Amino acid sequence: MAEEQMNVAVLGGGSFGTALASIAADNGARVRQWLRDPDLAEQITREHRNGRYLPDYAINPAVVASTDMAEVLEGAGLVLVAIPSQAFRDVVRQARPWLRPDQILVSTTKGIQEEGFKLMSQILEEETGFPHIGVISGPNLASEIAQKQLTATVIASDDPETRTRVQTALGCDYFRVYASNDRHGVELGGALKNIYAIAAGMAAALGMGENTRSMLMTRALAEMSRFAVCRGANPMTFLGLAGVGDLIVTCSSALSRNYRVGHALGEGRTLDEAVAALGQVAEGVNTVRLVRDRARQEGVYMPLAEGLYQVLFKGVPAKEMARMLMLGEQSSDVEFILSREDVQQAHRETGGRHG
Ligand SMILES: NC(=O)C1=CN([C@@H]2O[C@H](COP(=O)(O)OP(=O)(O)OC[C@H]3O[C@@H](n4cnc5c(N)ncnc54)[C@H](O)[C@@H]3O)[C@@H](O)[C@H]2O)C=CC1
Ligand SMILES: O=C(CO)COP(=O)(O)O
Repeated sequence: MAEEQMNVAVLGGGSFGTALASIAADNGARVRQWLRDPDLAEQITREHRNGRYLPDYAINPAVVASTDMAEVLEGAGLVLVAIPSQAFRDVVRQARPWLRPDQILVSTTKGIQEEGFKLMSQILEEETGFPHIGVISGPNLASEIAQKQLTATVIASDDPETRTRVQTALGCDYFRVYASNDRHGVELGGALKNIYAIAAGMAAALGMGENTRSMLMTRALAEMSRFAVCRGANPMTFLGLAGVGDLIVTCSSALSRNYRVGHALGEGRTLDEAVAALGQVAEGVNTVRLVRDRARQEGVYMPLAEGLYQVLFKGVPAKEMARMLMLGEQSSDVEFILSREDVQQAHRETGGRHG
């Protein structure tokens, strides 16, 4: 088992996949990385550089990249899947003939599949039926990890072996891996915060200040946890790295792709222009549509997601939406302490008295 623990396969040649591959190699693992582009694979293996996604990063020379799935998965004890959500299932299907039930299968992807509103670890489960499945999520801007900035993440799985093997494979003096058994909550945290990162980027471009950003992030946390609880997650997870932690970093940094898309929109670009200028995947654009629809179906109150949806897809000006949100019904600060219904009830009663 000890030997197998040190065989790591990373599927995906983006910046996060590359940074995780290099960390695992720094920790002494034999690392194989799968990607589609043969030239980029060649560059990673020969020059130890990923010129497309992380051009200034010196990748551990032990990382060998390939377009050959069989070669990459051969003997792997840990498989990290770092592929955008829209291609995730396809890639897992390509990998399936070489996956085994004793392997640890971990998604790093912060997105949702439209059909069936599936999270990526559910896709891993559906496609394999295997037992050791987990999710990595947290405040993890890949370009900062590449600079070896001190960073923490979460491995979430209800399987203790998955948690400990990922902690061992990836934990090092600049990358700390915390454990959770709320896989669903951790995964939802990573996907949902992308919505609010777009809103934060937009607010910054419109000249809104720090009070506004704090309000946005805190109210985002309230509606994220409301949605997640409705889907069976533990609200306490949102106090952790994969909840408030990831929300803070993505809503504060122009290194976030979702924030950058929002910023471009706030500067007056169209959604198509903003996405084209980014040249990479900002998962939040799709997530806001899926979450807004699901929240309506399930009766979950998510005014920020609804508002962002109206701005992105219905042409409502962002400033007008912000004004409407500010004038919306007065509500409760922390709903787990004072419910929204109690606040509404009090308004109805005192509103009557004060005319
Ligand atoms: N970049 C970051 O800072 C972080 C990213 N993540 C998450 O990890 C996941 C992976 O992120 P990144 O490594 O940045 O990569 P990315 O999201 O930029 O994806 C690029 C990789 O996916 C491959 N890809 C795209 N479509 C494909 C298809 N149809 N078939 C095969 N491969 C395909 C690309 O060729 C490339 O190798 C994302 O979902 C993201 O949400 C999580 C934390 C940090
Ligand atoms: O999830 C991330 C940081 O934790 C990366 O965010 P972006 O996908 O917006 O770049």
